[in-house]
This record gives sequence, C-alpha cells and structure tokens, in this order.
Amino acid sequence: MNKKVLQAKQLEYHYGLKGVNLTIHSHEKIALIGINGAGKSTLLKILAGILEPDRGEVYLHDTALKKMKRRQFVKKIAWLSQMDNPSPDFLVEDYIALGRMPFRYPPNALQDKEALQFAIERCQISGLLGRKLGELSGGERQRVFLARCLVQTPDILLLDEPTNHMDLKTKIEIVSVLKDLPITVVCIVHDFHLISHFFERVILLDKGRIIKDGIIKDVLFSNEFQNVFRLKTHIVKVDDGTEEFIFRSYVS
Ligand SMILES: Nc1ncnc2c1ncn2[C@@H]1O[C@H](COP(=O)(O)OP(=O)(O)OP(=O)(O)O)[C@@H](O)[C@H]1O
Repeated sequence: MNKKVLQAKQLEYHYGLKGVNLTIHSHEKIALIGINGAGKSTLLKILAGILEPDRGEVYLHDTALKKMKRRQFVKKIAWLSQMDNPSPDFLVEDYIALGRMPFRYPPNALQDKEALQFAIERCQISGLLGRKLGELSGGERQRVFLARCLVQTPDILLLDEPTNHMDLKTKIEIVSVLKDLPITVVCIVHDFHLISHFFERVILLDKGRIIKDGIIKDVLFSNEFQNVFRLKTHIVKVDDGTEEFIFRSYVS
C-alpha cells in the first residue's frame, strides 16, 4: 500500500458529519458518493482546510492541518468547489494563474510557466486562451476551474462534482485526465458509470457517516449502497468481453 497522505480522525461537524475516520494514500483515485445532503461537500471542505471541524482532526503527511499555515497546505492540497463563481471578466489564462499565488515568494517564472503549460495541456484548454470566463459554456468553465487546481501542482486534488455541466463525452475525457494524474484524487461523483471505469476506491457517505469504503465491486454490490440509493446492482458482459455495472431502481 502506498504512503498515507491525508488522514481524518473522528471528524464531527454540526451540519452533517458524525465520527468520520478516513485514511487516504498517495496516488489513490477515490470516488466519494452519497445521496444529496449526505455530507460529501462538507467532508471535502474539511479535508481541504476550508471548514474547521467541531471535533476531530485532519492530518496532512502526519501534521495536523490546523497547525499549518494556509499558504503551506495550499501548495499540497487543491480544492475545486461546487460553487466557484469568479468574475465573468477574467481572461482564462489570468484566472488559471491565480492557482500560482501560493508560490509567489520567492517567484519562479520557469516553474510558473511549466505548471501553466501542464495544466493547459492536461485539461485541453489551449483553444480557450484569450477568452473571458463569462463567454464560456458550463463544461468549458469546469475545465478551466480544474486547470486552476492543477497549476497548484498539488499532491492531493479534492474535487466537488468536477463533471457538472459536462456532456458524456467531456465527462469521460475529464475523468480520464484525473485517472492519469500522478497524484491523489478524491472526487464527488454522482454518475456511477464513471465510477466503475475510472476510480479504484469508493467511499459511501450517508447521514454524515461513512457506511461503506472499499473497492468498487464491494461497494456497488453492498446492501448499504443498494439501500441508500434504492437501486439493485447488476453486472453484464459487454461484446468486447469487459464487464459493466447496470443499476435498476426499485420501490419497496
Ligand atoms: N451552511 C449550512 N447551513 C445549514 N445547513 C447546512 C450548511 N451546510 C451544509 N448544511 C447541511 O449539511 C448537510 C450536508 O450538506 P453537504 O452539502 O455536505 O451535502 P452533500 O452530500 O454534498 O449534498 P449534495 O449532493 O446535494 O451536494 C445537508 O443536510 C445540508 O443541508
């Protein structure tokens, strides 16, 4: 097992988190799932140091997050919010460059340039440079937001529904990008078909508690998953020999 990078111990938060324990290892690709209001965004914000838990602690590489300066841990953890609403007048490249703010002292123009090139290439947004955020479609904006996270050159990427507003083709392209990143990714996902192809570990939250945590098959076939979503999981063989999960809803 890879080295642990992020750990949550006994997290409690008045809006919806109860006794959450979690260990995340380097390079893991984790999907965080649960019905609306389960506490997914709250957990992600606490892991990102945006919200402080009422009780419990988050550790980044064994150091308590609250003992670190913000500019220290934002070089390690990038967080993509569900509600990012920057000025529509921002040029794409200027907005992405904001992700380099923690690296200004001392400035390093070469590293800034390399980080920018990497993010633009991975998110495939070179065609959007020179345009304003307000002129972009929802899916294009999401790519730009993801690029702003990548220029932070983080070890850990925490993403709150990054495939919002994207068509299926773009969704698959973006999660493929995430899958190939040489870093840890924790991503809130509502589309279970994306989960089965691109993530290794699934964490199921319900009413602020982690009720299942494991490899995809174990979670998607668990009673906990099927009860929470009122779904029955099936597996089918596709023509090319691979397996696909399908989900049928039931009412009881
Ligand atoms: N600032 C707040 N004030 C009041 N209630 C809040 C606040 N923030 C979160 N909550 C509540 O905490 C619970 C968890 O919210 P959270 O946004 O973490 O859920 P979620 O699983 O991310 O939901 P979704 O899938 O709808 O985004 C919800 O019941 C929500 O109403």
